[in-house]
Amino acid sequence: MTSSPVCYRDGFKENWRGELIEYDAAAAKDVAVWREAERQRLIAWRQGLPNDQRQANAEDVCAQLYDFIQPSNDDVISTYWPFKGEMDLRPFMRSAIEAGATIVLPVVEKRNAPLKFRRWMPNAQLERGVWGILQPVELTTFTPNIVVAPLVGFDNAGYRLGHGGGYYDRTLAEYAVQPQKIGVGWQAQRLETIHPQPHDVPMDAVLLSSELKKHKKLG
Ligand SMILES: Nc1nc2c(c(=O)[nH]1)N(C=O)[C@@H](CNc1ccc(C(=O)N[C@@H](CCC(=O)O)C(=O)O)cc1)CN2
Ligand SMILES: Nc1ncnc2c1ncn2[C@@H]1O[C@H](COP(=O)(O)OP(=O)(O)OP(=O)(O)O)[C@@H](O)[C@H]1O
Repeated sequence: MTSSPVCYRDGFKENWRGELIEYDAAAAKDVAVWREAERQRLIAWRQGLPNDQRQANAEDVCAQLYDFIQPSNDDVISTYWPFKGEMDLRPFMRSAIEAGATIVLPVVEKRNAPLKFRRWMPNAQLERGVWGILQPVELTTFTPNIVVAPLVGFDNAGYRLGHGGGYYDRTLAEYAVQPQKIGVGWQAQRLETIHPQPHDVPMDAVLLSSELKKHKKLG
């Protein structure tokens, strides 16, 4: 495996910043089991939302993203192509491009390796990658200065629960200069703690839609 944190001796491990911290391997195994159950629960909840509500919530978060980032020519912003009930950020992606920003999407070119980022434009040719997620065909890669990551869950310290591949953590751990990291999702995905592990890279901000915010049609 690449870029695996070094284990010096029992009870200690390097975190994503390269600092040596206390680590309990048995507790970490329990956390992994608990995370898997929480992922299933939270993804099922997200996928159970009515489509028009999910879309209204996504538009709300797109507007929050635009205000928060205020995209410009200098920005390379990683978003994502929606998968398993994630919010569709295309309204934000289009308006950010109109403001001069470059939009890129994460691509798994190699399993258990850092993500690569390829440019997206409204007319970009797309292909299906691993897990059937659409990705740009054009191979040129970019380094984002802003990463917008979809949340499966999150906690008050900004730690993120994702789909369980560890891809964002593995990618962010490689950057000497950290991009701005923004998680997006729903209030209902909040957890007391995700029991952060040495490899977990926290978000700088989390932008949320309240699941109570209904589409006009729903009243
Ligand atoms: N929209 C979107 N694109 C993304 C991500 C994402 O979270 N959302 N990723 C962010 O990481 C990467 C893909 N990561 C993924 C990680 C795990 C699974 C997944 O379904 N895993 C199976 C395990 C099976 C297997 O390993 O083949 C599962 O949990 O059932 C999917 C995507 C890159 N692109
Ligand atoms: N920097 C890293 N190097 C090696 N393995 C890593 C790294 N970061 C995470 N992993 C591994 O990836 C696995 C999944 O991690 P985690 O539960 O945090 O995934 P996630 O953040 O939910 O997934 P994703 O980022 O793909 O949405 C763990 O077994 C973890 O050890």
